[in-house]
Amino acid sequence: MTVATKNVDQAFALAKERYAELGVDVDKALSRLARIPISLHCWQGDDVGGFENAGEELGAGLAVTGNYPGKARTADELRSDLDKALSLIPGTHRLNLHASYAETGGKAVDRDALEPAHFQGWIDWAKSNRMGMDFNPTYFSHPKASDGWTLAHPDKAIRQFWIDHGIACRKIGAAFGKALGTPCVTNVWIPDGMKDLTVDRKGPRERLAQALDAMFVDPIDPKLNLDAVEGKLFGLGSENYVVGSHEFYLGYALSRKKLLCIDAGHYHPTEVISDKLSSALTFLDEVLMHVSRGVRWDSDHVVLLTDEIEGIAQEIVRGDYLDRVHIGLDFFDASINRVAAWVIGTRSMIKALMLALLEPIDALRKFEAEGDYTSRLALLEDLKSLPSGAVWDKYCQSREIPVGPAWIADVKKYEADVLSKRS
Ligand SMILES: C[C@H](O)[C@H](O)[C@@H](O)C(=O)CO
Ligand SMILES: [Mn+2]
Repeated sequence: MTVATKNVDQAFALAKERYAELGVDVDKALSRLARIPISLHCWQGDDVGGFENAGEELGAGLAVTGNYPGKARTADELRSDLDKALSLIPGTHRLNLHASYAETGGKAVDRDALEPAHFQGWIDWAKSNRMGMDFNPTYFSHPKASDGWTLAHPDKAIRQFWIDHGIACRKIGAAFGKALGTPCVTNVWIPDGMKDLTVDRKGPRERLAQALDAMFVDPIDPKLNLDAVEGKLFGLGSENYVVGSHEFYLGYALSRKKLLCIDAGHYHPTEVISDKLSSALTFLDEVLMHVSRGVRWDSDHVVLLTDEIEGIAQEIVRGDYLDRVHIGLDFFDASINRVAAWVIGTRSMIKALMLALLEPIDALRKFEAEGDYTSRLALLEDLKSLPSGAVWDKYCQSREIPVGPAWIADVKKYEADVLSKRS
């Protein structure tokens, strides 16, 4: 299924002319696209398992469904799978790591005692790939989180343990930033909440605000580490009340000058996050996105080129927010080849950004300013059938990435040669 170079070049030349007729400079769009990093989440590769081997359940209202063979069992396997995925994705990207992926050399190191040295393997790998890294304290799959409560826990000692974990993780994030020369976004997500009718909604939120303040008390150079906080509407087992709700973290991020993490699956099913960016960024300096695809609920399906993914990319580009939005992925599907899941999701996100960069934005803005909503709607609809596929193929070809669906054969070969040998 390889595409002849000549055909890609010819189709691209014609496509460029079509876009130029609308005032779009395709080369400029592609050179901007090449500078947008997407943060690939490590947890797609092993169903959010991590390598602590403590035998803890995932918990925290998170659920990964499917039993496709070949999931990574070690950090080396996960890195090899990431290498394969990255070889099929155009551009230079980032890795988003969870604390539970520490490499402690078989020694039991509890989460409050983690250090940058436990992530040296990841730092070396990222450096050799010229990638930046992002980080997440892990507030689940741990005996001290077995009741689903962490930073807002009623028990002070448990709260302190998780505060200390957060402090350790910020230091690790700063070490990533220093080693890799690009700030690490360290994102805090906690599961704390209640299954059913909740009488005291205030107390846990006050405890959470205090715990976060204690965790963030030491300032860190923003060139090394940026703190983000991620809210949620509900989880399995926290259907009635989530302490860290959207409003809670919006207020927290605004008042403490933190990044707000906006996850596509964390709102009411009819609510879209594309509309939240311009509101949040009117007041906040930067946000982190967790791009996901919820199907009926926060199901974390693999990202596809849906209307909402296009909407998110359009808002980022139209609002000139590319330098203020950190784009991360957050999905986990164990029902398909996990490497393919990364490739499909990341390529879809990049494609959405490409389409947004190819918009004839000046013409669209002019129609809107003149009140000519008919032309605005007509042009937006017509753009859908422009030859963007030819531009995408050329982008992949120019980055020496398989063109079109040719990458699937690569993943199948990796599955036969590597994944299928894992028990
Ligand atoms: C594994 C991640 O921390 C997790 O997906 C979190 O970001 C989230 O979205 C929880 O629903
Ligand atoms: Mn998320």
